Amino acid sequence: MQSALINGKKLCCSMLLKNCFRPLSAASGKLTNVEINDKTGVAVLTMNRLPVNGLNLDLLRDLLQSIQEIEKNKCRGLILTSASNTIFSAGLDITEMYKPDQERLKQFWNALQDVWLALYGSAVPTAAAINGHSPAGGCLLASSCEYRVMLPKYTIGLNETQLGIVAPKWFMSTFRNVLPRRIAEQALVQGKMFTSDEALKVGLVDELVASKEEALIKCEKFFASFSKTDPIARYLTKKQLRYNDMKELQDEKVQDVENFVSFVNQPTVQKSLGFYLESLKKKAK
Ligand SMILES: CC/C=C\C/C=C\C/C=C\C/C=C/C(=O)SCCNC(=O)CCNC(=O)[C@H](O)C(C)(C)COP(=O)(O)OP(=O)(O)OC[C@H]1O[C@@H](n2cnc3c(N)ncnc32)[C@H](O)[C@@H]1OP(=O)(O)O
Repeated sequence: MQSALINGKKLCCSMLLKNCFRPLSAASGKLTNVEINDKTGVAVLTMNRLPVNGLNLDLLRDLLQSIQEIEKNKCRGLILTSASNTIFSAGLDITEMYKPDQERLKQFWNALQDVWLALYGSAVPTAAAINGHSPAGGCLLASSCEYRVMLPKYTIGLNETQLGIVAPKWFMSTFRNVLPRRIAEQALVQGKMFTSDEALKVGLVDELVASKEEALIKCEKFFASFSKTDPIARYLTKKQLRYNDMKELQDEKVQDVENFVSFVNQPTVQKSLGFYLESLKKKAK
């Protein structure tokens, strides 16, 4: 009965996908794609830097532009997802941090700050359809949204300590906004990657579903739950709750870039990043 119901909705969704989605052309950069469902007003923002949606400067710039366009268009919701079938996002593109060009390194971190401020503070309701692995920066993006739906058998978490790096304060605040403090602290110090089941159990994600289509439907349902809520009151409430986290970064944006640059340039950190990149490449062979 339940699967018949789900199938019914699936059919509905694929019909919607065919008939109601129009691209938001101004927001569709090379590495992201935005489609708006004309019936519901919900925008699907898809990261499309395959194979792993590594967050490099270009993807971050496209993401920011897309989020801003979705806000400008007063969409009813923003669903963040991936064009890959197995990876939501591999997090920050480590090649941006390894033996970096110093000017680009600053721009890179600045772009990440801006994407986080735009997504975490978005006036439009946000949800992530996590259709693949979501380590570190990928987890940051998903956790910045208000609701998360994940597919089974993937992993999600802030694994920075396992890489020999320290997650910045605002990564940690984002995590703490979702998880109970003690669980967040344990996971952060361990650099724990949660399986989909574990993530559901601790509340890092809100629902598990079998397919991306179902994930999109669940995210739409989350937005529909605001149908009787005043949108301005909704946004002001969210803004108040997230105000301190955002203000902390806004006040320290320049210092935060400097901290990042100085941290990344440390020989020990460069060594860790080099080894890690090498291990990823060896794994791929
Ligand atoms: C005091 C503090 C002050 C300031 C703070 C300072 C610093 C802190 C800075 C930042 C915080 C860091 C945040 C991050 O996001 S770091 C990135 C973390 N990401 C990961 O650990 C994920 C690594 N990748 C994987 O685990 C797997 O690739 C993945 C599960 C995502 C996919 O596996 P799959 O088997 O499908 O693909 P692969 O064969 O592994 O990869 C394909 C291809 O892509 C390359 N790759 C993968 N991930 C990355 C990445 N994050 N960056 C760059 N490149 C990546 C991989 O090497 C393969 O490349 P190739 O061999 O050339 O095909």
